Amino acid sequence: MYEEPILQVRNLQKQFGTGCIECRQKETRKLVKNFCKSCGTLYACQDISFDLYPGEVLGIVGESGSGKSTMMQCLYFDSDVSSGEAYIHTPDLAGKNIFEMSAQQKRFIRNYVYGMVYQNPVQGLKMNFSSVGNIAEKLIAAGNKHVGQMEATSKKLLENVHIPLHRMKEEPRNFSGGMQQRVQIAKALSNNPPILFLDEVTTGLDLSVQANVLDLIKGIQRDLGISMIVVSHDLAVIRMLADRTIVLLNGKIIEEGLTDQVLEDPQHEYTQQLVYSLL
Ligand SMILES: Nc1ncnc2c1ncn2[C@@H]1O[C@H](COP(=O)(O)OP(=O)(O)OP(=O)(O)O)[C@@H](O)[C@H]1O
Repeated sequence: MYEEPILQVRNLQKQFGTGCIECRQKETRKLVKNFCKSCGTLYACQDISFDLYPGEVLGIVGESGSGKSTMMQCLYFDSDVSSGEAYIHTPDLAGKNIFEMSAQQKRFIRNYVYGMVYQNPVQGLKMNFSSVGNIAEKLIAAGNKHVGQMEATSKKLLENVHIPLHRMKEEPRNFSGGMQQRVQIAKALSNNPPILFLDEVTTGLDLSVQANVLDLIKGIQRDLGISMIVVSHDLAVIRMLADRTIVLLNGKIIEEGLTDQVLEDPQHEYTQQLVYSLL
């Protein structure tokens, strides 16, 4: 169905703490969930490996604390990995482990390859800039210089996410949660990223607003064919958006497969609990 993966992640590990003799060797480490009682080190992500294909939506689901956001933060370079590799298969970047790249190369990836929508719009937006200014900031980072063109692009993006243009000069701090998320989505799309990360983007929104934001994301995916990684604790979000799904528990992948398959016929006991608790 798909060609080569656009993103390959191999053995991503993120630990908080230095580890000790009891837990440094992964083959023999004894943890309570993902926590070493001897030294207090927490293994938030353990040996996470997956491929993301062009145009695919990959869902990452798991309970609070399972390591979803940490994994996303590592891939987006908000946080350093403890170990592991990831490869982006574009002509400029192929063959190089992105975690070992220089700060300048990582900036290039953030500006040209990645888009990010955070759960909390405060992380993704400058609340003291106008909405149009927020988008211009990203366009400038991606090398745009022409003010007229940037304004036209920003307007189009805001229109696409249904922000009334008479409000485009307003600071997002005045907007509702759903509107803030829509401005974040417009900003994240402004550099035409081949890869978009969405971290719990509907959590905390009213149900009707959630439905609007999910429809918007679904439409964007259908129209633009961007590869997406969607992190959520909510199976309804995953069911609606994701082609394939990975289930995380205590920082480890415990199940993965086509979303329908994972949700209709869960194999792992934890996934079964997750799915059946909704019925
Ligand atoms: N900076 C940090 N220092 C220490 N521990 C951390 C840090 N950031 C995250 N953790 C721990 O790592 C684990 C994974 O957290 P993470 O936020 O990735 O989980 P999550 O699945 O995204 O959950 P949630 O949806 O509640 O954010 C948690 O136990 C969390 O307490």
